[in-house]
Amino acid sequence: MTAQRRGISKNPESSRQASSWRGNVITLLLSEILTQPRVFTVECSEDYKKYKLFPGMHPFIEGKHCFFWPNIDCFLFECVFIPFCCVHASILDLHSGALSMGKQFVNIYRYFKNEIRDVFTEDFELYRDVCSRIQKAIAETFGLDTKQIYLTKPTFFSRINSTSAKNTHDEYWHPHIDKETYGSFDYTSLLYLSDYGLEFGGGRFVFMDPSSNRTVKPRAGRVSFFSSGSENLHHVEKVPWGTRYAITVSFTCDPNYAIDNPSLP
Ligand SMILES: O=C(O)CCC(=O)C(=O)O
Ligand SMILES: [Fe+2]
Repeated sequence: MTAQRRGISKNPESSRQASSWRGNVITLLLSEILTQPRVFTVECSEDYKKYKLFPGMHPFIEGKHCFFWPNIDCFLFECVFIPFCCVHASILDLHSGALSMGKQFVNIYRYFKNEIRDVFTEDFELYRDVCSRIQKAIAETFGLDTKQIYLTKPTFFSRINSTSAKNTHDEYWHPHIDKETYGSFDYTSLLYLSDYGLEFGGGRFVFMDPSSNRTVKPRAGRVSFFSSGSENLHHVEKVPWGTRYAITVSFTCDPNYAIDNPSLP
C-alpha cells in the first residue's frame, strides 16, 4: 500500500470529470447546499420507550420522524484521496484510523507514521466542515439546536464493489436498524461520493416502510439523513458492478457518546 495524493480543481466541471479517476480512491466532495431537502415523515417508533431520552430526541417523541435526501449535487469541491490502492478495503474510520483489508483491519496512522501528513493535508479541516454542515442541516430540519446533537462513532468512509464479503460486517445488504447496529446513533447521515448507474449498479439505499419502500439513488454529493431507530429500517442493494463510495456521519444526543472531530495523531 503506497501513500498517494492527487490534486483536483475546485471547478465543478473538472470535478465531474475527476469522478472517472476514482477507480481505487475515495473522493470527498462538498460545495454549497443548493436545494431544499425532501422530507418524509414516518410513524413514531415505540422502541424509544426503552431508550434513555435526551433533549435532541424530542422529534422522535412527538412522532416527527423524518428522513431526507437533499439533492446537493455540487455540495463540495475539494477532495481527499485515501490510499485504498490495490486492496480489498471496504471501511476507513478517520477517527480511529481503522482501515479494513479483507478479513483484517490495519491502522493507517500506525502504518504510515509521519508519512500520513503527506497523505492528509487540508483534508481533516474539510472533513470537519462536512460534518458541521450536515449537523446544521439535521438540526434545522428536525427543529433542534446544533448543541443537542454530537458527532459520535463510528463515522466512516465505505467502499462497496462486487467482490465477495470477507466477513459479516461486509454484508451491507441485510436489513438493519442503525441504533441497534451501532448503539450510540440517534441520527444517521450518508454522504454519497459516486453516482448510481454511472459508476456502479445496484447499491441503492432502501428504507423498508411497512406500506411501501422508499429508495435513495446515490449521487456524488447527495446527502441523506434520518433518525436511526426502527422507524427507519433499511438496507443497501447488492452492487453487481462498479464501485460505490459513501461516508457515514453519525450523531448522538447522549453527551457521553460524543466524540471530537478527527485529527492527525
Ligand atoms: O451506505 C449506505 O447507503 C448505508 C450504509 C448503512 O446502512 C450502514 O452503514 O449502516
Ligand atoms: Fe445502516
